[in-house]
Amino acid sequence: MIVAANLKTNLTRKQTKEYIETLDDFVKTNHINQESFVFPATSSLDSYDTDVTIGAQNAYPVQNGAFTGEIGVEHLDEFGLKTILIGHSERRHILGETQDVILQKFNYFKELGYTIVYCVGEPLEKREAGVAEMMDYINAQYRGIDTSYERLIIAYEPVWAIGTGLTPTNEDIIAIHRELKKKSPAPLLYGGSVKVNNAKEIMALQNVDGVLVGSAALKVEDFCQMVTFAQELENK
Ligand SMILES: O=C(CO)COP(=O)(O)O
Repeated sequence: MIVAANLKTNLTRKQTKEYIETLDDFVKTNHINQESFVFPATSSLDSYDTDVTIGAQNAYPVQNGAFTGEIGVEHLDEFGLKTILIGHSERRHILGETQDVILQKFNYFKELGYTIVYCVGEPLEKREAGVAEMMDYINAQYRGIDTSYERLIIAYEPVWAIGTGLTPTNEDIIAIHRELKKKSPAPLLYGGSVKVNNAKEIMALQNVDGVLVGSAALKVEDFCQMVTFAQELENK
């Protein structure tokens, strides 16, 4: 089971350091052997001494160069980072990343052997348009992606469930995960309004290999609780 925290544009470097130390301590003390990931804001990246996997929320597919506001591989290498989030809906929809840009990033970081957490998911109007249209939309987000890449993790995050407190029904999560599992053998996470009170139930669903958590991960105690759920399910 994989439990991942996307901290988005939250937590300063100081707060992130405390967060990771607390989580690391928790994982060690409780002998957690499930994988946990933390994706801090770019300016909160650092060389953290931890068993938790730290990843970048974004980077430009270059070593370095003239790309104002971006960071490259050189900046990730400085902290020994080898994990990256690609295709998150906020980057697709707010920052305007097209599938071509996303694919360029995917191929670049794949070539470098990064663990890639690749996000897909439909906006509300596509879900409401029916299964066929919704699947066409999601299929387009797989365009060009090497779905057999060994360090690939996929996260299904319906856009309308992110930060809204809404989630698909368990039946809907099972149905879409079943479809997405046909497209790739990679671990498949669910993301979108995962909270302490629904995380265990969601992680227990068929073909759900873990969760990618935004707002509810900001409190480290809550995230630790979700890590505990993952361990409990694995021990069952
Ligand atoms: O976007 C997400 C994780 O990447 C989910 O965000 P929320 O958990 O805040 O809905």
